[in-house]
Amino acid sequence: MTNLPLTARLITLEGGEGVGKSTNMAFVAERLRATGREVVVTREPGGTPLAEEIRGLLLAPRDEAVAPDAELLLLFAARAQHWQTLMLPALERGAWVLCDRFIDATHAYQGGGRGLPAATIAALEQLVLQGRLPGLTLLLDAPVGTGMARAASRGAADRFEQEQAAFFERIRAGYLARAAADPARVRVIDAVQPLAQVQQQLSGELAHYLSAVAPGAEGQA
Ligand SMILES: Nc1ncnc2c1ncn2[C@@H]1O[C@H](COP(=O)(O)OP(=O)(O)OP(=O)(O)O)[C@@H](O)[C@H]1O
Ligand SMILES: Cc1cn([C@H]2C[C@H](O)[C@@H](COP(=O)(O)O)O2)c(=O)[nH]c1=O
Repeated sequence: MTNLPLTARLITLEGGEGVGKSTNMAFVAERLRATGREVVVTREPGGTPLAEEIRGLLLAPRDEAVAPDAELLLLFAARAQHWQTLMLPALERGAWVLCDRFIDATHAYQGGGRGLPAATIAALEQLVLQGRLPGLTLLLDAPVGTGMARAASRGAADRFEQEQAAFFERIRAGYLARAAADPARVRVIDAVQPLAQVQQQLSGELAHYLSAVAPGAEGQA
């Protein structure tokens, strides 16, 4: 296991608004911990005090229109801090990192949703992450209406949640395009299913991944 590439121990949960990422983070973390691994649970934007401050700036509804490039740079500023001070040190000491949203969210939201050029995102991705990708990305997928209805039950909408349905349709298409381009890494989970079935599918994907990257050490995941 010590010979694993650094980001083989990085697992991300992705998906549109309200698909169940937060609900399933604890479940996936528990499955990983049950195999005896150290697991660091974190999120983007955020994960460190500075990055959480930037998250606050990004999510706060405001009268001033936010330029898509400003949004993108704030996201990558938060990511640089998160990556260099929390994620990379954890991966380097051998911990597993489970992150609620990461680089695929930027391609889906700022690329698909905002229409920013893929080359712009790729340049920042190279600068901040040196092209590193998670070993496994669990993409919770549901029709936009399903996710928005679930998210609405939680209360006040943040700046992203205030967008129109067409924005979220582009995000969903962006995520599914990422999965189609890299199906071994980005595993699509049908998030419309009842929670028990979603979690059964998550367990299966996790066990399959662990048996592939660390044969014999997959434990009960
Ligand atoms: N499979 C499911 N079936 C029914 N309801 C669900 C399911 N998964 C999650 N929920 C409910 O949907 C709501 C949104 O879930 P959650 O907050 O986990 O989504 P999220 O993807 O983290 O949302 P966001 O991206 O907006 O933060 C919660 O009330 C949760 O209990
Ligand atoms: C990492 C990342 C996030 N976003 C957006 C997506 C969500 O609307 C918010 C985060 O809030 P949540 O509670 O996790 O849903 O930020 C984004 O637009 N681009 C990104 O790279």
